[in-house]
Amino acid sequence: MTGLYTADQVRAAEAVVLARTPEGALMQRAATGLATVCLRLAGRAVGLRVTLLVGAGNNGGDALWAGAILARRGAAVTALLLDPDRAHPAGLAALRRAGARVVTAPDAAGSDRADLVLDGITGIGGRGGLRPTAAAAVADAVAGPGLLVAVDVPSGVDADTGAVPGEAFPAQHTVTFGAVKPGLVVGEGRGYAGVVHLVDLGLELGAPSARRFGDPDVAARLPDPGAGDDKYSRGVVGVHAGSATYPGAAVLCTGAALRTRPGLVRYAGTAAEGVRAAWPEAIVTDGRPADAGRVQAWVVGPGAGTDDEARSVLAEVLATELPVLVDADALTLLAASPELAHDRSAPTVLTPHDREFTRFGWELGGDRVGAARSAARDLGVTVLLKGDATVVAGPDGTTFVNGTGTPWLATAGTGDVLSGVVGALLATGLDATEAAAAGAHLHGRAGQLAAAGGPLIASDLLRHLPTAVHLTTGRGGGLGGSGA
Ligand SMILES: NC(=O)C1=CN([C@@H]2O[C@H](COP(=O)(O)OP(=O)(O)OC[C@H]3O[C@@H](n4cnc5c(N)ncnc54)[C@H](OP(=O)(O)O)[C@@H]3O)[C@@H](O)[C@H]2O)[C@@H](O)CC1
Ligand SMILES: [K+]
Repeated sequence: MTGLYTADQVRAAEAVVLARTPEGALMQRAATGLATVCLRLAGRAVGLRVTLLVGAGNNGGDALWAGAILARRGAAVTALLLDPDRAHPAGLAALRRAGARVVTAPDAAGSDRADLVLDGITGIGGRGGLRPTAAAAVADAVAGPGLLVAVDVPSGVDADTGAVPGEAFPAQHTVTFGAVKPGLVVGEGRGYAGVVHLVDLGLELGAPSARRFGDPDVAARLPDPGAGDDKYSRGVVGVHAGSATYPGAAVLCTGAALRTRPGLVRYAGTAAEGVRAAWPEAIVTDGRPADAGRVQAWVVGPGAGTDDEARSVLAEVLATELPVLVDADALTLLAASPELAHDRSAPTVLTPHDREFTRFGWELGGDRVGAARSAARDLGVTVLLKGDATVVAGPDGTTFVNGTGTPWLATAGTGDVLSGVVGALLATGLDATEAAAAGAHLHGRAGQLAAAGGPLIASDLLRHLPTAVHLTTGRGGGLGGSGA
């Protein structure tokens, strides 16, 4: 599990260490870690051409100290001071002692021939987009040949939210200190951070602001069946999806639920014929949910339409005392009648994409974590906000940011698969917010596996789900993560 910590949380933890360590020691730890990652990425020090973009704060200090280490190892380092009178004094002195060049004119920065560019413009103290001089220096770096490495946070990215309000440094790697900040892994910021490397500063951090599951965390929530298990103890999930004319969503959703290995999947709806043909393992009725038999959780909505019948089915399942996942067409219906989700005794999980989310009247700006959290609180539900990094927020504020997936998942039918996966996990009795986060993780892993063979279609995810489950539970070998 990776904890995600806001700038304030990191500052508070840093203050404790700063008070009991010699002056500059914490920055030395950060800079040493930064230089170590740079050397690993570059593969050599001697003759390495390094440009430092140095701002006025401690982020610039980190870059200067790391530049000094690289220069002492034989790198040709040039530091561009963007605010020369305010550059970190001790870091600047160390850099000069190591024999590096220090310049103040942007065209002398050497970005056009650098092997490595370090962005030390702003870290957790940055506000808003890059100012014009910094933005011009970044544009030169982007146009040049060097590997782009951000110090702590890509400048111009909001460390807490991932919002990018203006120009920002598009890093290929980010070396972050003490803790991973949410802005590196969610929203637009995720696209600017590249691969995230965490340098441990020995901070004592409390409860994180948000969490990211790793494979072992999901494994712990997916126990293998034991000798005493039967299909009911392993969870029975009900699916209401699709239609006679469009059975696809029903087939995908039911298949995904089956592949997430609950005890049983029951289907109720007008796509019964298609589901029966595709999945003989499912128990199928063309009636209403009440005709389906006993289940432990419902998935309702994918491809099910928005007519009066669909609305009445939604009201029926929300009136039960079972966990319910509301997706797609059912989200459109619920947005028009949110009172249907009020006062439920069992958990409700909504899985909107951006347009479905805003249909509820919830605002969606650059802060996707904040938006999902306030929506979850507003309606007393778990919200799984789909995206490049899916965010899951529970009604109590518990928040997860997903770390698996591939852009290839942005294709028709993948949402129906996600609903089936999460529904199956809900039926096992897992906490609803954890079920949503674990489902997003598995769905993303299946997507990564499917995309390894080229562009994917939603059905490919069904084939790869068992492997994703096995990878996650450690029974199928490892799958490389990306960075932290
Ligand atoms: N505490 C420690 O010992 C340790 C701290 N550590 C490091 O310190 C970093 C935090 O340092 P920090 O607090 O000094 O803030 P920082 O991120 O450098 O930015 C503030 C400066 O940027 C400027 N500025 C703001 N917005 C801007 C913009 N859009 N475009 C351009 N400039 C902008 C702002 O200018 P001003 O608004 O004052 O004019 C101010 O001068 C942290 O991320 C980590 O790297 C590690 O070494 C571990 C030990
Ligand atoms: K930076």
